[in-house]
Amino acid sequence: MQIIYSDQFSQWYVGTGECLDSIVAKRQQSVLSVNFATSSCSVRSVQARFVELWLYVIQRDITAEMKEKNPWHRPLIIFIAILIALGIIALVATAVVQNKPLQPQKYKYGIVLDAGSSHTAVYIYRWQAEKENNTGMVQQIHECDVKGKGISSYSSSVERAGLSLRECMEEAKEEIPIWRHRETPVYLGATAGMRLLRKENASVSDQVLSSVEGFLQTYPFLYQGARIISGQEEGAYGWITVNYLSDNFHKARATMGALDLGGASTQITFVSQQQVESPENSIYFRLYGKDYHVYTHSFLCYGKDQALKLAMAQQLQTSDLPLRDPCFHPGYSQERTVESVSSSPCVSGSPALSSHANFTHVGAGNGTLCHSAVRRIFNFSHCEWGRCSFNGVFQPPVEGQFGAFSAFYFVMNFLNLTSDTLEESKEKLGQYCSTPWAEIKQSYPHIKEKYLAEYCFSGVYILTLLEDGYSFTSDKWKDIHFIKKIGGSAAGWTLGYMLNLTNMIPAEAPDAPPLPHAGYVTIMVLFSLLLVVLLLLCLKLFCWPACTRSKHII
Ligand SMILES: Nc1ccn([C@@H]2O[C@H](COP(=O)(O)OP(=O)(O)O)[C@@H](O)[C@H]2O)c(=O)n1
Ligand SMILES: [Ca+2]
Repeated sequence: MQIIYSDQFSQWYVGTGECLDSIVAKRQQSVLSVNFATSSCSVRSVQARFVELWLYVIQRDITAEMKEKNPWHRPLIIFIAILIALGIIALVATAVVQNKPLQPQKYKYGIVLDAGSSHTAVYIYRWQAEKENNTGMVQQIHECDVKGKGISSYSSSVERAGLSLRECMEEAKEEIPIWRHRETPVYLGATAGMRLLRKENASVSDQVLSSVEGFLQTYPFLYQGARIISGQEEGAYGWITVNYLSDNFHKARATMGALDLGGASTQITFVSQQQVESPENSIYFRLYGKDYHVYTHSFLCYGKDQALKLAMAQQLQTSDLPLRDPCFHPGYSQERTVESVSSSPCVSGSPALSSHANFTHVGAGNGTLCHSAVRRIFNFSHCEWGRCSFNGVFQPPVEGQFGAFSAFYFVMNFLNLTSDTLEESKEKLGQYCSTPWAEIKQSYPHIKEKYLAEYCFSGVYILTLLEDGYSFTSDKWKDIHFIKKIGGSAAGWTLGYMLNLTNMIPAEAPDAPPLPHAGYVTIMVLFSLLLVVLLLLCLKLFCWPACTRSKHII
């Protein structure tokens, strides 16, 4: 079929069809008249030809008529089409940006080894890849306690220091998906045990560190170094950990002080309103857009294991043998070498100790006398500052709430003193210390005797350190919270250390989410409405001449 349109005559000449001799279509304004000259067509096929022709004419006619009547018609349609396209892009982009966190979770991992004086622990942390800078997002997913003693005890067979970590590092390989191994950072931080070994023999402490370094490098993880962290760092990172886990930084709430008791050192860290007089005790952080001036001090040799050596050395120098120790249970008796006490770098410089080789350590079980003996390892007599804790160390008065973790928790939890007042704790501890050793052993058959024997001393030491040393008076005692974990993650310096080294706590508050939920919903609804209106408008512009014409034809 051939259709010819003549603008001049407003006529369409349509050639002949299968059964049509001729077709002539004529348009007068919006009325289309068609003449069919047919010889053998059915009514149906004539109708079909008419519709076909009608559609063609309408299509051509609309464009012609629109051009003629409204020269802006075409640009308007293009403009509306662009608007619709932009609207769709805006809707999709808003939805993508807003719903980004709803994408499938992609976890990242980090490993920190806490090489303490008494033992090494391996912590595995996990966080969502997209939420690295949101506080509270990093969680501990695994803890492995390395069998045996701390790495500083391998001074006479340094190569074994690295190998001791094998079991826990194999566990780490199992815990972390293989495809993340290469990008998972591994940090080893050694604390007071290695600080003491470095003091005694720097080259041996270097060899121990090289041994663990060499071993850790045999793993597929991203090795980030093995080093001895300073006492300030240990205190500061412990403080960061407890406040990060409590969400105090993100919510700009008052922070919590941190009390960490190890085997060879102890740390106290808190925000003080008072001026920190000694620069070495002052640290400054800017976290999430807020400034923190923090007081911290680490007492080397005042971890509970070294404090026990200090107390025994003190008693050995001033008492007759056998040593009747009020910090051990009545009936307790143990043969010891003087060397086991005097060899510590914390104790050396006590000439009176060298006169004996061995001694019998006998328990006398008396809380009050134990307190007096423990007090003697602290020096309260000299202070060059406005105020001191002990040993001439500046300390402002304790302020706010405190989290007391590590051995503070282990000991106080064992003694069931975590929720007692100071007075109740002293009373209960006095009773515990005077309980005969045989009875204690019977009550706790599964605890190793070496550890069991020391709880009386450790409890008295903790109370003395907190009350006499740091000046936590009876009314401030309730502000100390003995904690092991916060929300499943251990309280300790390791998490803070990793957060700092991976820059996961920004100095400035991260940008607010792209839109608050209400804003997001409003924008989406408004854009959708606008699109619907534009679509209707567009349809109308495309359709109205045709719609009008069809009315006339029908
Ligand atoms: N379950 C446990 C684990 C450790 N501890 C003690 O907690 C202390 C941990 O000290 P650490 O090995 O971290 O030593 P530092 O290097 O921190 O001084 C040691 O005195 C351990 O004996 C405990 O009393 N109960
Ligand atoms: Ca520790």
